[in-house]
Amino acid sequence: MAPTLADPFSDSSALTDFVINQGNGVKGLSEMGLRALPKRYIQPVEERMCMTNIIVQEFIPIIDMSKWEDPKVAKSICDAASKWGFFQIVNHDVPVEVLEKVKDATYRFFGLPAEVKNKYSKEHSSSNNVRFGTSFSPQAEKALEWKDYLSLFYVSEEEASALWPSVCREQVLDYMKKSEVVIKQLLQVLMKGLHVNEIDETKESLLMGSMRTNLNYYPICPSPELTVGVGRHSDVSTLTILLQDEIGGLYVRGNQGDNWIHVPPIKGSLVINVGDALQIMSNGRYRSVEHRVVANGRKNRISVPIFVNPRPGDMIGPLPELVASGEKPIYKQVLYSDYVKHFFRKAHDGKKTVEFAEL
Ligand SMILES: COc1cc(/C=C/C(=O)SCCNC(=O)CCNC(=O)[C@H](O)C(C)(C)COP(=O)(O)OP(=O)(O)OC[C@H]2O[C@@H](n3cnc4c(N)ncnc43)[C@H](O)[C@@H]2OP(=O)(O)O)ccc1O
Ligand SMILES: O=C(O)CCC(=O)C(=O)O
Ligand SMILES: [Fe+2]
Repeated sequence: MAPTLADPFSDSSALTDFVINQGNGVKGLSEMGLRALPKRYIQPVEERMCMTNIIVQEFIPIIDMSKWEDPKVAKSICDAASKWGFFQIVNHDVPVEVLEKVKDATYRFFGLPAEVKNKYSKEHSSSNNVRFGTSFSPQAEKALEWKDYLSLFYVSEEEASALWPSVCREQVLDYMKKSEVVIKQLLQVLMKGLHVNEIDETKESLLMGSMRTNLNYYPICPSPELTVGVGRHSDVSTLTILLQDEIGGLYVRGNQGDNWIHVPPIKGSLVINVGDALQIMSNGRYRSVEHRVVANGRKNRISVPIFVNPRPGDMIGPLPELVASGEKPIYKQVLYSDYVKHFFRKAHDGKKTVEFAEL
């Protein structure tokens, strides 16, 4: 039963029980119509978004993928990956219907009763590859984040058929499959920019051997200015392909100081960002850049990132082609699953994860 509205979560264990153990998530809190934000979601002042740090006149690049092989387009992709770590693509090969269907599927999953979603929680899921959760790493976080998610690690169609929730399975699989073409185009261009001209099977597996899709749900928040949707972090992927809805709220760190740039929603576009694995493999030429999501007081928001990764058992480090050309490596070789575990076992902490691989 939901706690009463009088002072519902004066006791933090009641909050943990309702949000985490019973699987109500922050969606459940939001739908109770709370007037005040529970204390555990109040972020320290330095982690809240300050409007004066937003640069309104700057934008991350928008790249037309219809001529992706044109040297000028290829250069703009490599430049964006080096300078901003983020860009948006338009006129790519992922059909807009596929994107619309995966957004509908996201709403369908989060619309399920808490007890159904909770079957996929860390405690109840029959596999580590399917996980429904809230915030980022609640055991490690002093202040929680205002977001629920479903995380789906792809192993095979058979496993997805057996384990993924039926309300979103087909749509997520289709989104992943249709995105592969654009992922390969981007990786081909980015490797060429490093003078790595051939992507053989081993290299392809190292760059994109595993994929994880998250469905993110950010419900309406009673005091959005006191909390965050997602705190400052860089992704641990090679590349992330992010579908966002029309609400907005994703900010990327600008090139100077404590400045943040909004990523405006563009219908049919996909946001692309470099993850830590590519920063490490490119020996720092391409940059994984900090980003964060604000909470919203008026509208629910969803996003659907595909994290394109090495395989858990791969060793990652600066690519041999770069080292052979005389470049001094700035990162060591690390086991990718060790890197990812290091990321998941702490709260979001900006760009600190990458220190794990520094020489
Ligand atoms: C959730 O909010 C997020 C997420 C993100 C994500 C950004 C990314 O870039 S995700 C891409 C990560 N790469 C991969 O998943 C590919 C490689 N995969 C692996 O190496 C492994 O599958 C593994 C992720 C390391 C899990 O391996 P396993 O052997 O099952 O290890 P465990 O011991 O079970 O887990 C280790 C540790 O991580 C926590 N965890 C595992 N999966 C998830 C998940 N999907 N979401 C959140 N946390 C996860 C798990 O609880 C363990 O922690 P303990 O404290 O319990 O030990 C960006 C921003 C966000 O806000
Ligand atoms: O929701 C978004 O726009 C971004 C989410 C994000 O950064 C992530 O899931 O890693
Ligand atoms: Fe992210």
